[in-house]
Amino acid sequence: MVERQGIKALDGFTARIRRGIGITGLAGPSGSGKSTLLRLCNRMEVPTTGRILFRGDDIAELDPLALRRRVGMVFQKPTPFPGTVRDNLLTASPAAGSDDLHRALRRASLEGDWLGRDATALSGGEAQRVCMARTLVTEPDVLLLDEPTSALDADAVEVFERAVGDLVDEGMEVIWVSHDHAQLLRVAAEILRIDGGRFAGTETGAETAGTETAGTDADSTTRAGDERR
Ligand SMILES: Nc1ncnc2c1ncn2[C@@H]1O[C@H](COP(=O)(O)OP(=O)(O)OP(=O)(O)O)[C@@H](O)[C@H]1O
Repeated sequence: MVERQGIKALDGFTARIRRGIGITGLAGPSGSGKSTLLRLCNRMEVPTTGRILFRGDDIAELDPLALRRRVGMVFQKPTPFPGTVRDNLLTASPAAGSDDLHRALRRASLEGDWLGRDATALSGGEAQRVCMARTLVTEPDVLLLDEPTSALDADAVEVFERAVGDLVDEGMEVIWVSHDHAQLLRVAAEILRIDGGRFAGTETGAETAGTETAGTDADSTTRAGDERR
């Protein structure tokens, strides 16, 4: 459970994010707790009661900074830091070498010559991919996407979805919050629904997503549990 100022944002929510299926969508009405759930997954927020398990470990016992390198997040509003794209990536991973920087850019569908660009003078779609590269440079195993394309035009959405699809092909696990149900049906192998802070069911998403590895649900990637004493 997550309770803020007496209001329960999540209550009695238990769900398993299946490992190996690629993209798990998270859907629900505004205020239902989707962002709260994502923030719990990389310990930007801690549950009032209950536990989040990441590959069997209670994340409350993991070092938050180390966890956030393994579980990266991209937000709705891209927030590049002042400076160049290189500066942005090095802020996330100061020890990154040239190969690491270029790999992060490539995985975010950006060219290597972007490193010298002013990160504050970009279109929304470009800024979002720079933020994605900044997250990817820490080489996370899991990506949390909180409505990353809601402010982008159709072309930029397509580029972003394709980039995430390529990451999934490389083995990335993704939890993707979106208000656009058609998008979730397009990209996600499975969609978890949340309503009023409670788990409200599972829906099958894209038929082709994750078919190679679907069924390996013995591995719980993340479990948002409410274990009241
Ligand atoms: N910082 C905060 N302090 C107090 N209450 C908050 C805070 N952030 C969110 N809430 C409340 O927690 C509940 C869940 O919010 P959350 O942002 O997780 O929902 P959401 O499903 O992501 O909504 P949206 O789709 O509108 O982004 C809501 O009732 C919201 O008003």
